[in-house]
Amino acid sequence: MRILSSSGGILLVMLAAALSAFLLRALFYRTGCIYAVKKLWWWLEDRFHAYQIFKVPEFNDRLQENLFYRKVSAYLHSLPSMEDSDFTNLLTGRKHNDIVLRLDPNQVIGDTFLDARISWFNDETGPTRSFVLKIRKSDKRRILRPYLNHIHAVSDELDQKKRELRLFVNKERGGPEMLGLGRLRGRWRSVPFTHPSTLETIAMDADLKNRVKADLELFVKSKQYYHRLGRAWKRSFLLYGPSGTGKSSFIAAMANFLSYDVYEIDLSRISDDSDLRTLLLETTSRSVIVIEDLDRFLLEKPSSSLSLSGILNFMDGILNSCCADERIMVYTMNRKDQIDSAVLRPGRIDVHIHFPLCDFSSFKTLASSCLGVTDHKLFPQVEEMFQTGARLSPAEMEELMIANRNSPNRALKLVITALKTDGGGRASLGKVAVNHFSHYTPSSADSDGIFSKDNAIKDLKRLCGFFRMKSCRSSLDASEQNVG
Ligand SMILES: Nc1ncnc2c1ncn2[C@@H]1O[C@H](COP(=O)(O)OP(=O)(O)OP(=O)(O)O)[C@@H](O)[C@H]1O
Ligand SMILES: [Mg+2]
Repeated sequence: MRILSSSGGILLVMLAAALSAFLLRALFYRTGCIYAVKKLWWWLEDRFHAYQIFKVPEFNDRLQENLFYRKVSAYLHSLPSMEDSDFTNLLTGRKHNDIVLRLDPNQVIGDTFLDARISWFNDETGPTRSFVLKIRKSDKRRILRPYLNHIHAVSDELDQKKRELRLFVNKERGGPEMLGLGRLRGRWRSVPFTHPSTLETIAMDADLKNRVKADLELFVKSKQYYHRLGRAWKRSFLLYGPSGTGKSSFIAAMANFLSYDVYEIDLSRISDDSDLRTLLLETTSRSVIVIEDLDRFLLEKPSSSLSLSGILNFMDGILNSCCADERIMVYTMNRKDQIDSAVLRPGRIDVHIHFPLCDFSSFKTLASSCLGVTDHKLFPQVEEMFQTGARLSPAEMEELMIANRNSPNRALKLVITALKTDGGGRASLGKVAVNHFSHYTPSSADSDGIFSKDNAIKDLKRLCGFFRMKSCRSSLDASEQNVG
């Protein structure tokens, strides 16, 4: 009896202890006491370590700017710990609605790298400003060099994102733009690239979009992989589908996603093969090189002396070591079935993306972005129209919605009418295209990436094959990064 009552007592005490520990923890977290305790612990820990200090002054002793200071500044201002710090300044950025965080003079900011704690001090007391890096002596040998490389890489990436993108178009070789000063400025003229299209604003199958995104991200990280294979670090995309389905918008979205400049080649302004080669040599790395409507050029064979082999060499990108740097090549076509299989083989085209006419799912995406409507009583009627095979291009659909954006009801009624009239005819066109692609027998070389939503099972199998290859490549890249 006594044993029972004493074990009941112990249980009660344990329960009370657990409850009070829980309450104390909740109290600590709510009041920030836990943070104060952590800070005290770090302070105590700091007393037992020897540190090494590195100073990064803004100017050297000859008053020349120290570029590393700027890199460190960009890096520190991008750290998540800036947002978490006890105190920091909020300032307007370059764009009027941008708010940026700025370090205060003499502010300390923490960072972690390879499990080591690092601190930076924004020293503005002397005649020139400096950042002061403090790391434990025991960590120095292990992390200093990789940490400095890491700062370089992150700040370069931030610079690339901040940079104003440009759209380049080619001038005609003997044309008036090549006279006088124009000649010195080379074969390209450029304007700021401000196309607002992003991968988010493009209506396409979500899964397909994510795969393209992952493919681009993988490409950007694969420098060593391509170099090891001895291949030019480039990736080629073919965007094909009827007019107004978003191919050009998608190119802009890719460029915005990657923060790459766009070089658009107008083949009608190219005089011969060597002219095309010169143009390629004058492009810079980190760019998207675009040839629109390549099918039209290949099928119509215009009078210029640009040959098929000149185009194939251009697509291979092996013309010069200039192309060892990251370049995305994009070609657009309305149809690819009559195109020479040599043009479409992997290496020349790595990824095929089909842009179909609107289906019910992309209609809903457009209705949501253009009309702000995610559901509506007319949706079932629209869906029914799609089920009968009626189709419109996203461009046509979007035009009706934008023109009637103040009245979603009217916009949807007009969409239904258009599907009944134009869309019926388009349906048969669309079907021809789909059937055609499903009957298209690719060469064995065409088995790399074919990103398409409604192709036949054969295409799906090739797609699976591509992604098997891709996952194999990603694991290769991952292991390469671990090694590097
Ligand atoms: N999938 C889509 N998602 C969002 N908007 C689209 C889509 N397709 C077309 N649009 C809209 O339609 C307009 C025309 O599209 P775009 O020029 O990209 O089509 P395209 O396929 O390049 O046509 P073309 O073959 O005639 O050059 C764009 O302004 C864009 O806003
Ligand atoms: Mg286009």
